[in-house]
Amino acid sequence: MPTTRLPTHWQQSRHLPLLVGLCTAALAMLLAWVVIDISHTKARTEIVARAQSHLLEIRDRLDRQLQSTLSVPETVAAFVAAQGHMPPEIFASVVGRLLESQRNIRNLALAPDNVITDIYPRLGNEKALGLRYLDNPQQRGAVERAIQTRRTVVAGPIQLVQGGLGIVSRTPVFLVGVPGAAVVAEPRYWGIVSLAVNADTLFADVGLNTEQAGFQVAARGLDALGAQGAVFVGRASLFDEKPVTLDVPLPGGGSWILGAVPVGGWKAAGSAPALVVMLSYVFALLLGLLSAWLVRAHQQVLALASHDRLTGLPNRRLFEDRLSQAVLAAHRDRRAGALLLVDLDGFKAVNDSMGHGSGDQVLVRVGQRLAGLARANDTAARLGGDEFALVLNAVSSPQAAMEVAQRIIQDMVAPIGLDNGEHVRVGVSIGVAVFQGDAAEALPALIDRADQALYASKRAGKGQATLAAPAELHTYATQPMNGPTSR
Ligand SMILES: Nc1nc2c(ncn2[C@@H]2O[C@H](COP(=O)(O)OP(=O)(O)OP(=O)(O)O)[C@@H](O)[C@H]2O)c(=O)[nH]1
Repeated sequence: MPTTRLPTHWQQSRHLPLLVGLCTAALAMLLAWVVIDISHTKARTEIVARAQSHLLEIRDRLDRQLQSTLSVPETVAAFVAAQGHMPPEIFASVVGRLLESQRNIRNLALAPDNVITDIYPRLGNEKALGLRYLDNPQQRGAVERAIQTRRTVVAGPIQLVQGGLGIVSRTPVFLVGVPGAAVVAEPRYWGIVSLAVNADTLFADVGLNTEQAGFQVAARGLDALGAQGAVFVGRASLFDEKPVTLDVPLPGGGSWILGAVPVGGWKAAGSAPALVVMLSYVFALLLGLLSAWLVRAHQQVLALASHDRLTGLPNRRLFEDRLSQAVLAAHRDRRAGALLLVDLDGFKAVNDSMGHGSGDQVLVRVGQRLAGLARANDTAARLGGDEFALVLNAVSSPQAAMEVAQRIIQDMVAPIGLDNGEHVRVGVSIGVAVFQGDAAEALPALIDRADQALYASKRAGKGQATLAAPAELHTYATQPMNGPTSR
């Protein structure tokens, strides 16, 4: 009996290598896709974090710039609030001194009762003199908000009357009463101290209008309207490209929104190079091909272990396995099967006279004829040398098995054509042993019975079949047996 398990039908299936190859390639592709996706997500998270810190840096610089700039109108407003007015010569000298270290401030104006009466520097800003804020629809809102909240309000950037883009602040001045007076009166609104900052230089100073650190930046929220306000720095379309955003709260309420996207867009950012993606998928395909090839090679090794190399028929190992299965099936279904041992007559002479190669051709041809006589459930095998076997899975009677043996003998006598154009005739002797479903006979005993019958055929003059004596404790049925037979 075989010591190792024989390959199952499924293990020998021709579709198995294809299936294994496809599954391996699909799994490898899935794995490659997951790895690429994880690394892409990780890279994207890192880029988002870098964009956030880039925007935080800009906001910090912007905050510091605005605070330092807004300290100038606050100082002037405090002076006016305390003194009740600011004479032109004092205005010019104080503001001149304050603006020395403020390169981004374009001008500072005094607007008692919301009308500009004085501005520093005068040169280049004359056009602003006499401007009535409440009559100017662009500037009215911020002024009213400043009066209402009594706090500095930042607005813009706006197109300044005197030309250029400016961020403006409106600081309301309320007179707190006459210094030294015994009764503190209700603060009285005096007017506005107005500041215009050069937006372009301020944005350049804080790095808002340039591509930096691999990011494009834009800002929206004209007039401190946050997400509702128009874009005033950078590309307006940047806010449609899922930017990383940051709120910039402004003095007096409202905010600007900063947005950043990677230069080249999100799609390119953090994506694995196309070559890496392509190579991963090619590698997955190669892995699939390799696994298919390995399974096929394994199948071939298994086939070699169970099949005869010369004829391709099952070898003795597989024959014994099939025979034991046939015996079990007969036992289970309570029917009969038969073992036919077939041995060539005078084969040695073929070898001797025509050569070993011709002998091989004869063996191949005999194997083909025997396999041609076997039904789907039967097994034709080469046991070694010039000995073959046929396992009949189901026979209706011993006579039916003998009829099959006679047919083999008739088939085999037909001349066999060789490659060299010659023809040769060989005969066969056969030993037939029938196994019954209700017999308890071990496999070696069954084979031995068939062998004895074969030997009897040889002794009786060859070219014939002999039916073996029935197995011990066995009586052949006189009636055709039950079960699925067709012979
Ligand atoms: N060409 C070839 N010959 C083989 C092979 N295996 C065994 N043989 C030969 O087959 C012959 C079998 O011997 P026998 O069965 O005694 O020869 P035989 O002439 O058929 O004798 P009988 O069975 O009594 O008729 C031997 O000569 C072996 O050398 C093989 O694979 N190829």
